[in-house]
Amino acid sequence: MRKSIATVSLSGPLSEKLTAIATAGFDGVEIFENDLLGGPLSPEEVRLRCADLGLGIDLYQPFRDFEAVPADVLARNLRRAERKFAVMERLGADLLLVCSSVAADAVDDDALAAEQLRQLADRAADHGIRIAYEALAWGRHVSTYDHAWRIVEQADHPALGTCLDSFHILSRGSDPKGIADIPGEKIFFLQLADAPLMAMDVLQWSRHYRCFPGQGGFDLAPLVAATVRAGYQGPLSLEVFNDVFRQAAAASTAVDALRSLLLLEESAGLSALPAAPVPSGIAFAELTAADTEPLRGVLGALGFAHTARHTWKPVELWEQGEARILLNTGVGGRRQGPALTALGVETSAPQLAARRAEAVLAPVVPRRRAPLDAPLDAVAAPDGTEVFFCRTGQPDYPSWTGDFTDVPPSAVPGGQGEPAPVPASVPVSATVRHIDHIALTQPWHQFDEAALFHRGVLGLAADDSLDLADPYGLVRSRAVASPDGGVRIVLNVAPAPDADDTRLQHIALATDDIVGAARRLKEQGAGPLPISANYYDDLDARHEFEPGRLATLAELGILYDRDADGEFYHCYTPTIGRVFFELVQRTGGYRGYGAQNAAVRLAAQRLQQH
Ligand SMILES: O=C(O)c1ccc(O)c(O)c1
Ligand SMILES: [Mg+2]
Repeated sequence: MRKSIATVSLSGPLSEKLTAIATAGFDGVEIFENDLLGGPLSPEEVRLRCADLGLGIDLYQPFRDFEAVPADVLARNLRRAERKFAVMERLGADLLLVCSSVAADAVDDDALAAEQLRQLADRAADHGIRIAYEALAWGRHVSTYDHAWRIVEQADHPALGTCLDSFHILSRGSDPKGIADIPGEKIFFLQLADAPLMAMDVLQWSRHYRCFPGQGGFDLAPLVAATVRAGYQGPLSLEVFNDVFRQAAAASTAVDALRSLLLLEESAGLSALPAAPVPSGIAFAELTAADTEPLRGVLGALGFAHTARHTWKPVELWEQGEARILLNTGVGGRRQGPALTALGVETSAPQLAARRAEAVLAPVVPRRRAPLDAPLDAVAAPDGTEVFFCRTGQPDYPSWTGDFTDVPPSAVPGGQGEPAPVPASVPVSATVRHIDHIALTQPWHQFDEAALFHRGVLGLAADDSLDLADPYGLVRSRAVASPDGGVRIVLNVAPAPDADDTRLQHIALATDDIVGAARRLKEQGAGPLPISANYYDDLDARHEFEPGRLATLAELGILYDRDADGEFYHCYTPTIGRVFFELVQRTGGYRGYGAQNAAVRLAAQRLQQH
C-alpha cells in the first residue's frame, strides 16, 4: 500500500524532514501545519520541493475546534477554513484533517456537529478539497471513532469522510472490529501510531509517547486489516508525536519509520516479505581494540583458549565450549576500544536471513572478502553493531570458521594460544558452554528502533521494557530473544547522553559451574567484581540457602535471582574499555537476566570506575 508519514514525526526544519522522508522511500506526507508556519518556504515552494522529491502531499492538518458551535462562532470558523483552503490550493493538497473539538464553546449535539461539518465539506468541495473528520481521544464531546463516523454518516456529504487514528482508537480501548461497519470509501485517511502501555492522561500519552508500529504495546495489525477489509484504499500514514524522535536525526528516524510500516503490512497480511528462520544461537561475538592484551588476559582467566587466527585479517578466535569470541586489532578509523563491534548469529539459512534483513531496510555491510573467504552476509544494527548470518561447521554451507587457521598452542609466542596457566587447585576443565546473551547499550535516541530492528530483522521477540536504577540515573533495558532462548540480546539505554565511547557492552557466558568459574577468575586476579556485603544481608533476608552457600556467593561476588521457573547466578569481570564479561548459570527454566540485581551491579561498577 501507499506509505506516508506526518511531518510532525521527525525532527528538524520542514525541508530536512521532506528530504529524510523521500530518501527513506515514503510515497507521501501529511504536512503538519506548524512545520509550514515556522518555516521560510512558501506553500508553492513546499509543493515544488515535494514534487521534486517524488512525495505526494496526502493530507494537511490539523484544523481544530470547528464543529457544534453557536452561529457567530461558526461564521468565524468557516472564514478560518476558507483561509486554510487557500493555503492548501497553493500546496496542492486536497485533504484536510479536522479533529474533534476540544473547545469550551462546543456543544454536545451530534445533529449540529453534522450540519456544520456538512457546510464545511460543501465549501471545501468548491475548492476540490475533502474533509477527514477525526475523533481525538480527548475530544470534548466526540472522542471515539464510531462516534465520529456516526456524525459523518449523518452529515452525508461526498466531500466528508472520517480519519481513523490507531492511537485514539486503541488508547481508549475501543474495539477496531467496528471499523468493518464503515464503508471503505468513507474512510478518507488512516493514521498509525503505537505507544507503550501506560497509565496516564491520554493527551499527554499521545503528545509525548507515541512510537512507530511494533515499538509499543498496541496490536495494530488487526486494526489495519479491518480497515483494509472495509475497503479503505488510501495510504498507511504514520503520525507519531514523540519527545525522543523530535530530537533524533531525521534520516535514521525516517528509515525506522518505514521499516515499521513494512513489518506492519506483513503482520496484517497485506504483503509478503522474504521469510527467514529465527536464528538458533550466537555464533560469535567480536571485540575490536587497538590493544587486545587486557582482553586476552580476561579471556584466559575465563577459561578461553586462543585456537585460531584469520587467514589474512588481524583477528584471533578464542573458544570455550560453543562460546566463540573474536579479537580484532584492525581498528581502522574506529574507536580504539575495546568495543563489541560485531556478532554472528547462527542460522540454518544465512542467505534467506540476509535477504529478509535487506527487505526490511537493514543497511548491508559492505564485505571485504578475499577470493577464498566464506560468503558472510552482514547488516548493521542501529547502534552500528554488525550482525553476521552464520552457519558454523555444517556440511551444507561454507563456515566462517574456514577462514581461520588453527593455532597450535605451542606455536603461539608467549603461550597466548593456551589458557593462562592455572594453579593446580583450580579445575582446568572448561565450564563455559556458550554465549548466554549479549548486552548492547544503545544510542539514547535509538532504543525503540533497536528493539524493532531485532524483531523485524532477526525474528526475536521483545520483552517489556524495564527501568533499572544506576547511581547516576535510570537505565532502560529491554531484552529481545528467540523463543527457545538460543539468541538473547539485551538492549540498554544509558542514563545520560554519554559520549559514545563510554557506552558499556557486555558478553554473558553460560556456565554450569559458576562457583568454579568465579573462583578461577579470582585466582587469576581478573575479578569477579566485588559486590556490597549489604546485598548479601538482603539476599539472606529474602531467601534461605544451604549452610555456607551465601558466604561463597559473597566471597565471589555472585548475584542471585529466583523466579517460579528456576534460579539465576551471575557475576562480572572488571570493565575493560567499554566491555565486560558476565558469567551466568541458569537452573530450571529461568528466562530472565537478573534485573532484580541490576541496581546493585551498576553501583558496584560505578565504584570500580572511581
Ligand atoms: O495532539 C493533537 O492535537 C493531534 C492533532 C492531530 C491529530 O491527527 C492527532 O491525532 C492528534
Ligand atoms: Mg491523528
